[in-house]
Amino acid sequence: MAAGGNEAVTTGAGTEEWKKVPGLLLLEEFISEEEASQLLAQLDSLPWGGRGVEPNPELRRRTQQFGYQFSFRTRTIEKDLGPLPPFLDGVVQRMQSCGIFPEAPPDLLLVNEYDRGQGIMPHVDAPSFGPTVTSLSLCSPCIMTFTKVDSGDATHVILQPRSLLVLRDDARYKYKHGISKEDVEMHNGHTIERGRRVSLTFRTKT
Ligand SMILES: O=C(O)CCC(=O)C(=O)O
Ligand SMILES: [Fe+2]
Repeated sequence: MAAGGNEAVTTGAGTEEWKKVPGLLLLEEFISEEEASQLLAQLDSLPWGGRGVEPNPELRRRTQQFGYQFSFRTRTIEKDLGPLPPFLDGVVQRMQSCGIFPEAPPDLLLVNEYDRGQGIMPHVDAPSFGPTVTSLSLCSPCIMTFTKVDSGDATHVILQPRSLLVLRDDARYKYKHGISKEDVEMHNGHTIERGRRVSLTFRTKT
């Protein structure tokens, strides 16, 4: 499977940490291995931006954007890119049928690619996005750290490939989330060997 031999970390202590963050939900195995490989193949057949390539040449990681174009420089939505492409219908419909986007279906997708040694700085998602944010993980597992903005309390959550993370309420607005640049991470006795990770972050435009 795409995880690269890290299946062992799906069980045991430390996999329920997400329950400590109000408004956070982690749905393991949200998509099948076949759906994950199809999604990845589809994304890899499309052009990536970032690392000197428009629309986000300043980014060190590669990205793809669908629905609307978000500027990482101004942290605003800049351009309408049209509806989400049909290859995302299955995932969007499953999220809808699970009641994950009660307001409106997601109309924005940001695909992030993290190579080994790449992460994302702790941040709260921009206010130009709606109250629900989801992130579907592919390939390598990683640890996402949630840090409460007012107290600095940190919670470490293992994101396995094929899991769907849902941020709402406090998790969306009162916690920063970030991913370290470590090649190998230790968490509650688990060793997480980081490799290429691709994530699909679905959001709505406010
Ligand atoms: O890679 C992820 O799962 C999250 C990405 C993220 O936080 C963002 O793009 O705002
Ligand atoms: Fe984010």
